[in-house]
Amino acid sequence: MPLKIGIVGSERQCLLLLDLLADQDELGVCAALPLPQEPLAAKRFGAHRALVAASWEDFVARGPEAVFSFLPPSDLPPDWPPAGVELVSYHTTHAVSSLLSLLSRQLNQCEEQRVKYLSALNSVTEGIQIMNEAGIIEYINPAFSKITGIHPAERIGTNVFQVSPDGAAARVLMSGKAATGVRNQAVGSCADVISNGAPIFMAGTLRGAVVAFQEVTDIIRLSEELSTTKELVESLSRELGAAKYSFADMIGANRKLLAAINLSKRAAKNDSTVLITGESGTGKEIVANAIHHASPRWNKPFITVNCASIPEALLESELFGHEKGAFTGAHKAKAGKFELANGGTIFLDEIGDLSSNTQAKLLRVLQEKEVERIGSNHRQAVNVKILAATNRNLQSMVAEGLFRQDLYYRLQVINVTLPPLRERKDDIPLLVDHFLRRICQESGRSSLQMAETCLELLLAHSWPGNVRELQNVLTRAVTICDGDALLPGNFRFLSSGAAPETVPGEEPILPLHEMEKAMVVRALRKYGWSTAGKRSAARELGIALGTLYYKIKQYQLGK
Ligand SMILES: Nc1ncnc2c1ncn2[C@@H]1O[C@H](COP(=O)(O)OP(=O)(O)OP(=O)(O)O)[C@@H](O)[C@H]1O
Repeated sequence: MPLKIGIVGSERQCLLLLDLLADQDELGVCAALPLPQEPLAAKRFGAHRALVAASWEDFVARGPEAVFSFLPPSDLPPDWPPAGVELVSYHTTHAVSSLLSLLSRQLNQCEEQRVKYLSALNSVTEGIQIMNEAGIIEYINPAFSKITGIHPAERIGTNVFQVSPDGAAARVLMSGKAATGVRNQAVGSCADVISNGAPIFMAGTLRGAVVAFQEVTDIIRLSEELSTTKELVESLSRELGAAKYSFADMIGANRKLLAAINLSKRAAKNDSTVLITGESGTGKEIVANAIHHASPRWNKPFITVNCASIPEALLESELFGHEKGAFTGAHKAKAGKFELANGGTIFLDEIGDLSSNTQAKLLRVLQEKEVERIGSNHRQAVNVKILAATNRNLQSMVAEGLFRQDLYYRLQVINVTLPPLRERKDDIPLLVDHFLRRICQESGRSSLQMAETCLELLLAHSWPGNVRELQNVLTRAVTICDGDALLPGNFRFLSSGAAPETVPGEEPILPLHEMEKAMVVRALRKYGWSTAGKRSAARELGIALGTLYYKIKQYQLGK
């Protein structure tokens, strides 16, 4: 790019210098201001006529970077030279040499900067390529060749629209806008990469693009390793960890609830088996945790097994363990949950979902206090306190022949029954207060008041989903609320009788990040959490895989 020169002087001086500079490639005259101004004089500039500025303002507007002035400083406007414009000299004899020395100073500075930028680009681990506005690749850094295996000689001079038509560079050049998280494979390379590209503008004109990328396999591998490790840590801490809740977490002062809590506290003091019953969402899991927490076994394992979520074929091995080679796929011996819980407590949630075969095996463990791994003929004594929970009516299941009577009697040595919320509505104000404080704290908003009329609405509702439903309703209302107090309007979905998730007709407006999170969850549910699943999910969401990994992390999503 030649240096843009402006000339100010008499008509003759301007013409002289214009002719002198005509064949200087490094200096391009962008404006000449002949003074004094004579409108007709401009005609005499012939081929240079377009360069003649009509006024000082017009002269400055043409953007000279250096001004060669023949006028004494006293003849220049008071605010001259304007910021960023270099004023050169007014002695004709020194004109060209002054300009050339200015130019060489600038070239030296440019060269110094070029060397600095180049060494930075050469040392980064991201692949980088720079191309001009037509897509011709002008530079690639060593990391580019390392990742793609493409030598600079094969790449420089080629056109990005041909070698990588779907890549970030092509998008940037076509749109003139930055492109982030673009995933593709460069032609001639099997490297799968995620790129970010940015346009290069000079004086408002698109002059090219720069793209930086990383290899996807690295990012995915790291992210998958991380999520596997996280899952492992979570499952180990679930298996070996302490109870999550204590009785202090059980909010309520209702008479029936307090009776259930007192019975649970007594049951915690000895080793008897406890059956916890109650509708879904009444707090059975809290009570099971709290019993272990208050028991002499509190510092021993608390193992939870959800009997409904483990496929029947796996449940027996999950509960009792197996020896190596006991069945196809049993490559290693594995301890069962009873063995893992030895000395502590096992919590069999959703026990009403056990098959009759597993019921029989469980009964034997309860009777004999021994377990036998599948494929072994060795019995091992276990010392485990057993807690079981269900929202099904075990008594009528027994009557229908769906649940073994002998197992039922063994389980319900102590039967703690949690009342449904509709039978303890007097606890609603306490629960509301507790959940509102927690929801506001977790969502980082200042505490919210609730209008008295809202409480009336909540008391009138029948709460088929119990405390869990109340918690969800409050979360939803807080999300919708944009003032500093909850109003009846924030609970409109409740009076419609619809579940909080589905309000037909008028869908409440959700904050965008909530909407986005919901879509990401839906896509992952649809396609699954495998790498291929995530790839399809990302495709349907219209985002790059890398962006999907970022969203999963951002919203702390897990399987
Ligand atoms: N009394 C309570 N105080 C505070 N929170 C409660 C109470 N009862 C239930 N909850 C909350 O309600 C939700 C559901 O509770 P929990 O999982 O213990 O119910 P559950 O009876 O085990 O349900 P399910 O039968 O569906 O497994 C949890 O978030 C829990 O923290």
